[in-house]
Amino acid sequence: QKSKMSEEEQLPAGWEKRVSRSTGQTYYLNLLTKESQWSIPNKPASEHPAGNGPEQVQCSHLLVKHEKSRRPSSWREGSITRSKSEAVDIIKSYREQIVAGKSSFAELAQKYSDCSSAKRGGDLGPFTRGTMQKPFEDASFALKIGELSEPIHTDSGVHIILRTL
Ligand SMILES: O=C(O)CN(Cc1ccccc1)C(=O)c1nc(-c2ccccc2)[nH]c1C(=O)O
Repeated sequence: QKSKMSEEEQLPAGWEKRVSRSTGQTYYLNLLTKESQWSIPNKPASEHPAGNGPEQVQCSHLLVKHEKSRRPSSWREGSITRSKSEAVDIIKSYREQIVAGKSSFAELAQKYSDCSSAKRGGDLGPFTRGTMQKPFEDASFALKIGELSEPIHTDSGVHIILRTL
């Protein structure tokens, strides 16, 4: 029987231990997915097969396009002329605002992402390997749930990626 502390320390990302106000019973709440359960969540073996990582992830992203983007146009701007370095500065400022808790990821993605997913707060839904551009895929599968990437470059432009599941 592991000590309570060690079990608590090993909660998977996003999970918190709570006490039910009505029954005083301990339960577990995942702040990201809003799931709750009585039993202590442990890492499902399938999530971490020996070193292969998850089969599928769910991510949101914020895309800032630039003059060298494969399609330098978006719902926001008919013709995107900013330079790649300007795009990096812009996306870094968004990342800082999110990390500082000044804005939510979804709020900034909805307002500023040059991807059509902006309408869904940047949510791309679940995806497997082999469906996204390689740099985007590699960055997404390297993130832990709840983690926000550094700026990632693809042919589409510069992205920050939030892994949500
Ligand atoms: O790269 C291109 O030639 C054009 N694209 C690809 C595209 C265009 C429309 C919808 C989805 C993907 C984009 O520039 C693009 N890439 C993305 C993208 C890239 C990585 C992950 C998710 C979306 N979104 C967009 C978009 O306009 O909305």
